[in-house]
This record gives sequence, C-alpha cells and structure tokens, in this order.
Amino acid sequence: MHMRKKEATILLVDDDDDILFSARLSLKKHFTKFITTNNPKTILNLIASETVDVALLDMNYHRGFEDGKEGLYWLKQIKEISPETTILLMTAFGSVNLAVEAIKQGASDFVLKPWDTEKLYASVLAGVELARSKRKNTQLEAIQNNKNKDFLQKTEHLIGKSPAMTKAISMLQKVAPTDANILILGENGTGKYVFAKEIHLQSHRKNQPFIHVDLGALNENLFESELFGYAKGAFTDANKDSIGRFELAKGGTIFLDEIGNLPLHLQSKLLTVIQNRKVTRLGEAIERAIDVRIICATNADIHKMVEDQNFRQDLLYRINTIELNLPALRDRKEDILLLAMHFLKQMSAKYRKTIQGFTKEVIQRLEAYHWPGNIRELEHMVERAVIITEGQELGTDDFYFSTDKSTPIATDNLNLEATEKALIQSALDKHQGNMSRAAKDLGITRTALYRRLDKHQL
Ligand SMILES: Nc1ncnc2c1ncn2[C@@H]1O[C@H](COP(=O)(O)OP(=O)(O)OP(=O)(O)O)[C@@H](O)[C@H]1O
Repeated sequence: MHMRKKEATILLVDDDDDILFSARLSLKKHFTKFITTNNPKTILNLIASETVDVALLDMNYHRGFEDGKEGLYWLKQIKEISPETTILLMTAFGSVNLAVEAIKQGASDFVLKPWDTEKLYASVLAGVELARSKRKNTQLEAIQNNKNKDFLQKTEHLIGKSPAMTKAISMLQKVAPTDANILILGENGTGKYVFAKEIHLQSHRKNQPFIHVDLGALNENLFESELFGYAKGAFTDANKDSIGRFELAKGGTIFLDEIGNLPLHLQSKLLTVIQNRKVTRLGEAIERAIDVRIICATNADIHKMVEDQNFRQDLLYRINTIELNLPALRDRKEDILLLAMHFLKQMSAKYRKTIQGFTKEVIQRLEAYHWPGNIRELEHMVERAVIITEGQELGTDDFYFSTDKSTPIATDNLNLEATEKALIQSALDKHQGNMSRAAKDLGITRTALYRRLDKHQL
C-alpha cells in the first residue's frame, strides 16, 4: 500500500548511531523530515532552530550510566524551550520505573528498546498530532491575549475591473503561492490590508496564522518585546514568558503594516531578523528559527525615504522582492460605481433597508470626487447614506462630500485668491476639519486661518 508521508519533523537523539539508523529506517516512509544527533548537547540548538513535532529521546547516555538522570535532564530542557514538542523516551527493558518518572515530568510516552516497528510508528504519529494541536492552542491563546482577530480567517472578495486593479489582482494571484516577500504600496484605504490577507489565503500557508502588526501604532519601547517576545524576568513587568508576533506567525504570514513609520534604529533590528530568519526573545540567549512569510505595506513614498536616508536601502531590498502598487480610487473611476453598489448591498442588508441604487446625479458626483480616503471613505459614505436615507434611491441629500466646495488646484488658473482658497480647502479636507493641524500644515496661525476662512466664506 502506498501512503503519503506526513509532514512532520522528528528529532532522534541517541548516542548509539546504530539505533539512530534503525529508528530512522523504521519511520522514514511515514514522515518527511528527520534530524538525528548522537550528541545530546546539540539538542537545544536543534530544537530552537527547527519546529520539532516529536523528539525521540534516549534515556541513557555514556554506556555504563543507567540511572537515566541525563535523559530526564534533557527532557526538561526540551520542555522549556519548546513546550509543544512531544517527547517520547526510548528506554531499555527493565527501566519502566524510570519511564514512569519521565512521564510525570512531561514525556508523553515511552518506547521500549528493541521496538516493534508498528508500535513505534503509532506512538510517533500520535505524538505528531498532539504537538500540532498543542501548537494551535498556544497560538490561539496568544492571539486571544493579543486580541488579534486575524486568526479567524475570512476571505475578502476583491472588487475592481479597472485596468489598474485587474493588473494588481493578477499580480497578486501570480505571487501569492510563492514565498516571496511582498511590499504593498498605496494611499490610505486603498486595500493594502485586504490584499495582504488575500495573498495569505491564496498561499500554501492559508491554514496557518496571519498576524497583522501595525508598526505605526506600536510604541517604540514595545517594539522588540511585541515582535520578538521576551523571557520571564527580562524586565520589571515580565512576569512570565511571552511569545512575540514573529513566533506567533510561525508557519504562516506576518503583515507588517506602516513599515515606513519604523524609526531607523528599529529598522536595523528588523533587518537582522529578516536576514537571519531567527529571533531571540528579550532576555534569552536562544535563537529561534522563524518560518514566516513577510508582507509589508506603507502609504509613504518609501523610495523617496530611501533617497532621503530615512529608510534603509538594504531593508527595502529585503522586503520588496515583489512590489504591488494599489491605485488610488480617483485613478480608477471605472471601479467607483462597482464598489459603491457593493457597499450599498452590504449596508442595506446590515440596516435592513431596501434601496435600489443611486440617482444619476449622485453617480456623477461620486465619479468626479477625488476620494482622499479611497475605498474606506466610499464605504463610510455609503453606510452613512444608507442610514439616513428615506427614499428607495440614494440621492445627493444623503451624501456629504467633504470637499464639495473645493476645486483642485488647477495650473490653468493661477489666480492667487482662488489658489489660496483651494489650498485652504485641501488642508481642511486633509485634516478633516481640524483647524490647528490645517493651520500648521499651511504654515499660518489658527487666527490667520480663521481670517481666511471668513474671507473666502469657507
Ligand atoms: N478591492 C476591494 N473590494 C472591496 N472592498 C475593498 C477592496 N479593497 C479595499 N476594500 C475595503 O476598503 C476598506 C479599506 O481597505 P484596507 O483596510 O485594506 O485599506 P488599507 O490600504 O490597508 O488602509 P490603511 O492604509 O488606512 O490601513 C476596507 O473596509 C476593505 O474591506
């Protein structure tokens, strides 16, 4: 009977090379990966640098010492570094008491030497399943602690038929199944998150975690502990070991959002991690391998940042194997109505209303508007309109275009007054009516701004 091998990493530790050889022989047609060592001192490195499902550990080393103390010692060490790894002990007939002691200390089962091949296989298989479910639970638990809902997957449907969007979607489909690092560029609300998630869902990692980290929201002091984790006692409040986001994403995808906001000194830390594919928890000396796909996103002009030496070029090269540009909504007018209809359907269902569509006038305005907040803004606008409308169709009264009065600065009209008015209006839009910020951006005082608002009747 031909069986498919199970994806699993098995670590075999025995100081007798013959035993290593025959254990491997017994198991190799069932599992994909084996690591063997006859030197227990290498166990810790191996276990930290690989995701080991099952460790088959000999109880007795150095011929002559049969008390098994050393086996127990290594057992404890493995448990500490990789609590999810299932540990099976190999022990000679007659040391059953020792095996019982080992199980008390966290081993899952023991295998008597010489073993029965079928029994050995059954124990290892059960061990692999156990490790899997434990790993899933730890990840889930950690994710719940982080209030990170990204683990609960949901497929987003990408809407868009414009050439720019079609191109972005076909690029996504091409690169998603590869393990290439991807940098997604686009203004706020253009769908960077949705794209990152979709790349993950269309990759072979789809059943593993997708971890979203908003670097823009991450306090600088927390950067390392959040991303790389920490050991108990690493700092005052570290009262227990904590797993970092990179480790959480093990086997899956990490989405580093707003990468452009990362200060230079943290950029170099991130670079080291990406280069070595290893993380070290704060306060710990063990390097842990991370098998993680990296997707980054930013709305900043990252190439300009590199030019201005605000972003490390070597880091950019690491993260932008593939660059995906998401077009602004104003540059793909064909998609506006399509998206508006999509949101209309969604929101009508949500608010239990039956609304047929948009008036002609509204459609024209939607298509002419410059959408500084892109798709997110459109979504909010439609939601709001659905809530307040009393009709069957959404009309101009149901919409509030924040820039109704604005005229984009046109170079064919260089009239100073008109340009000043347009500039002020864009500053107000940009800062959503926040006077202090708009004034600061314009380089004038708040009082001066109020005066001009009066003057231009804004
Ligand atoms: N192609 C699309 N089809 C349908 N909805 C979309 C599409 N792209 C984005 N959206 C919706 O638009 C909103 C904004 O998307 P998203 O959060 O991915 O943008 P973003 O670029 O990550 O924004 P920010 O930079 O502000 O974080 C979301 O509600 C998302 O569901």
